[in-house]
Amino acid sequence: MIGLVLAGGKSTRFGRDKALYHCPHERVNNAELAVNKLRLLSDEVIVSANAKNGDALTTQFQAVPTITVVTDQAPFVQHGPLSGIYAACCRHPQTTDYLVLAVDYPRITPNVLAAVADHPNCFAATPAASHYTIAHFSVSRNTLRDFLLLGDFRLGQFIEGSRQCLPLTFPNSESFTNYNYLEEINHAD
Ligand SMILES: Nc1nc2c(ncn2[C@@H]2O[C@H](COP(=O)(O)OP(=O)(O)OP(=O)(O)O)[C@@H](O)[C@H]2O)c(=O)[nH]1
Repeated sequence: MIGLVLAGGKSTRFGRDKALYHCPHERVNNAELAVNKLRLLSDEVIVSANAKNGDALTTQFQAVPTITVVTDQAPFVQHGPLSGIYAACCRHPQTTDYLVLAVDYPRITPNVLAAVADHPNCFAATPAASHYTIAHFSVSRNTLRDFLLLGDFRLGQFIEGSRQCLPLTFPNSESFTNYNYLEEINHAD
């Protein structure tokens, strides 16, 4: 199982790069928070970055041989989280098992991730929402490419439909706070 950090995207609502952002009271940025949690569960971690933050993230993790930074691959650049998963698939074209975590869940707990890691073909959910960017499934590059070529870039559609992932439901908690706006972090701290 490879840990996969979704760290690209546009961060339009956040107003600055979410992966490089350093939450108050944390010692490292959001990308490293996610990497550190996945490293507890996986020997290899891929950070799926965008063209803008790729160099900074490569520099940040270059001393650790088990962490690789990739950027979105044509023709699926910046089409959403599935672009980030496709970039990882380009590095490992054969069917590969991924434990996926987005950088905008800086409060996710290692316990939640461990439970997701223990359940192949699942995504995290709470009574309030589905959290598709916290998920565990296998995919090959060609399978994902064929899905994306149909023009559907919805992660939920991909993992619930073609991957047949089921929700792994947790109680509502701060762990699942999805920070899309800078104000959400500042209000929480
Ligand atoms: N590599 C990669 N990651 C992405 C892409 N789009 C989103 N992500 C990541 O997927 C997670 C969920 O992203 P969203 O919040 O839906 O989108 P966003 O583009 O980051 O933010 P907005 O521009 O505000 O919608 C975040 O961790 C993003 O870093 C993409 O096109 N490529």
